[in-house]
Amino acid sequence: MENLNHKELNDRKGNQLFPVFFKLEHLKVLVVGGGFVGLEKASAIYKNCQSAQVTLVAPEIKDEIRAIALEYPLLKLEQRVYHKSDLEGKDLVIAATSIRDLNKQVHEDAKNLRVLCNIADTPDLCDFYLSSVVQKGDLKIAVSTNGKSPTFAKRMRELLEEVLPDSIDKILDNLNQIREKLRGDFEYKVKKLDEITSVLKEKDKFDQNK
Ligand SMILES: C[C@@]1(CC(=O)O)c2cc3[nH]c(cc4nc(cc5[nH]c(cc(n2)[C@H]1CCC(=O)O)[C@@](C)(CC(=O)O)[C@@H]5CCC(=O)O)C(CC(=O)O)=C4CCC(=O)O)c(CCC(=O)O)c3CC(=O)O
Ligand SMILES: NC(=O)C1=CN([C@@H]2O[C@H](COP(=O)(O)OP(=O)(O)OC[C@H]3O[C@@H](n4cnc5c(N)ncnc54)[C@H](O)[C@@H]3O)[C@@H](O)[C@H]2O)C=CC1
Repeated sequence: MENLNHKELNDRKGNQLFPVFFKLEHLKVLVVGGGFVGLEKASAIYKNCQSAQVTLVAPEIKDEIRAIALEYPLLKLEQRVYHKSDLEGKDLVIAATSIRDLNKQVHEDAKNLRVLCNIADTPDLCDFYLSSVVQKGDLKIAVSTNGKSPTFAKRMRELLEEVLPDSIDKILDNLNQIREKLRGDFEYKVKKLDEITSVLKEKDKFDQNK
């Protein structure tokens, strides 16, 4: 099989990203860079998971990042330059410095140690992208544009946040209770839950407030 890069793959086969939801409390994350983008990524992490274990390394660290670390002590700040040993024992790394060659170096070090990496200024070097996250109670929807337009992802998040009713979380609670109580084999449970939720196919009835 030919070794295609991500762009060639997308051009030939369409969007090839595989979405997953990480449990960051199980993983160790390194962020390199403490400027605007370091702040954006650290905020995104702590908005989603307050027990994420993150080390952020940078000679200059924005005050807003220090404020997050005060609120979430699992965010460890190291005010100094990056060294490849920072990657030891890490599962994920986000390189968000303003120095392209340094970000590239982080990518190379991460590949050697098999740490999954996000290189903020170079989509081609990313093993994963961050997404725009829509949240309504326990419902989480991650939006990506395949790197084409992060601004579109942000607008889509805002739109979905507005149109999805808050009552969705109640629906999830009710379905969870039913799911816990259902007795029978897997096939029976799938059939029952498909029946109960078939109303969700009619989008007008979706909003209980209507
Ligand atoms: C590939 C990716 C890699 C990654 O970072 O994971 C990436 C890459 C780049 N972003 C750039 C720019 C901007 N990024 C944002 C915002 C967000 N960027 C996010 C994700 C991603 N950005 C991944 C793809 C996601 C997808 O598939 O759609 C979001 C969704 C999630 C998050 O960061 O937490 C978050 C919105 C969160 C929200 O509000 O919901 C804004 C808008 C703003 O800040 O208001 C701008 C300026 C306007 C613009 O360019 O659109 C640049 C150029 C830098 C330069 O020009 O120097 C690159 C590099 C390049 O493209 O070469
Ligand atoms: N993926 C995304 O969502 C976006 C990516 N970008 C890209 O991200 C990059 C960073 O942008 P900003 O955060 O605005 O820059 P910035 O100038 O605000 O911050 C740069 C940070 O890198 C740190 N740094 C410098 N040398 C370092 C070293 N040796 N070790 C560790 N840290 C070091 C600095 O101390 C500072 O904290 C830019 O190259 C830009 O192209 C920009 C916008 C969005």
